[in-house]
Amino acid sequence: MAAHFEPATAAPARPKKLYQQLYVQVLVAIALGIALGHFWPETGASMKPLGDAFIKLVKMIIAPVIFLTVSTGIAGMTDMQKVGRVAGKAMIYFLVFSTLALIVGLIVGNLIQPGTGLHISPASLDAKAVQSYAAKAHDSSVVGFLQNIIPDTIVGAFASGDILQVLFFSVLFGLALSMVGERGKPVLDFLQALTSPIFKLVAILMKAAPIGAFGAMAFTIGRYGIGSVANLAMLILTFYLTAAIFILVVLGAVARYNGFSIFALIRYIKEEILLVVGTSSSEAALPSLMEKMEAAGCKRSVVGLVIPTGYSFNLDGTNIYMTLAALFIAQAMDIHLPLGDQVLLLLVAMLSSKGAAGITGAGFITLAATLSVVPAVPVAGMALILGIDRFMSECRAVTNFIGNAVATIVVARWEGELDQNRLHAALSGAVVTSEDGAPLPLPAE
Ligand SMILES: O=C(O)C[C@H](O)C(=O)O
Repeated sequence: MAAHFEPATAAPARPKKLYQQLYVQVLVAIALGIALGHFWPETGASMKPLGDAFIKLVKMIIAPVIFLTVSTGIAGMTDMQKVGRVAGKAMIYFLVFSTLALIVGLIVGNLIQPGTGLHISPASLDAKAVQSYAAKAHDSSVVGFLQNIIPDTIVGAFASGDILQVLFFSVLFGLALSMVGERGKPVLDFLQALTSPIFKLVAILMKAAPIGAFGAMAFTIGRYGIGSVANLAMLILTFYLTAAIFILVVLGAVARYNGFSIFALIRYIKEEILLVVGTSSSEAALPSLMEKMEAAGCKRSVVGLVIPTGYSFNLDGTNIYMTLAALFIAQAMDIHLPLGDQVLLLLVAMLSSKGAAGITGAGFITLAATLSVVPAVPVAGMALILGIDRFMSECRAVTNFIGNAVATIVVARWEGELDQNRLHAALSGAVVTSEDGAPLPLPAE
């Protein structure tokens, strides 16, 4: 499958009508889901299986996509030290920006004080409601997290679909494949050939995205109601605004510095962003993001290393949320948090956020993990924000998602593995296609 790309001036092949565009379909599906959930809450809530089924479809394909992308990407590299360099640079980027996100949450929480004046007494909180989250949180120690990256068995990694476990095996396999040289060529050819149908499958599955987004949205509104938003509007508003500013100003500046526009990037991945909004899960668009980043000129080896690790280590939305929500709980319960406690919160969150995931509600569990180590803010206070978590989850997921798209381009450029022409062609809407006209990534270089 020889890929080619058409210059920005070329007329797009087979232009789609508006209603045929996936992002329009997802947008309409989200609007219908909100309407159904609002006017017929019970019927809306019963749509949950549609959202769940779509997420399962995507999860089904995540492990093969990561394995094929990473193993063929690494096996095709001639400079093996590059693997370590890409991983190292990605980790530096993740550390800087996820810490920045935590600090932004702290600053905004102190400036706006969204919880001040609520005067919630601990006795009025239903501590039991958050017990199960706190229990899950206790399981996630740092050592346990690191050890869990090594799968018990290869099959187990694929069976559980654990992103880091699959990534771990894929990196090792890719390295081994490149070390055996010519003898490994038939395997490499086979894996490269397998990439086409797997990405084709991703494209087919994405056609069901409107159904998934509709079901998940109808459930969210039907179960939690738009009314539940009103009580905690200040926190929701503050979080959404902060996340928007983080994306447009902080990530926007990073993008600009690296020669592309954040708006153009957002336009390029708009279908995926809407899907993430609809399903409240950044993982729902992970395979598609990998495909699009490669089509936008980031080398496969970089895409394969940065995106899966970013889904565990670079969760900007989750990080902003954690410090902001912790401050909100303290303020609402009239607990004064001196600077020392806030610094402790930051340090603990820096570690605990690394175990978060791209599935809905993951940020809430991570917050429980953080607060269970920071004595000043009671975990029971999370009962206050449990009811609106689904709405926070959407914003966490979108911010995480865009953060990882930016990270991939930046690390690729940093490592000299970015085709700038291709990036600009893709971001300006020119078609990057395979010969059959389908939008597909370039084959492994
Ligand atoms: O999907 C994500 O990236 C985050 C998740 O939705 C969450 O609720 O924390």
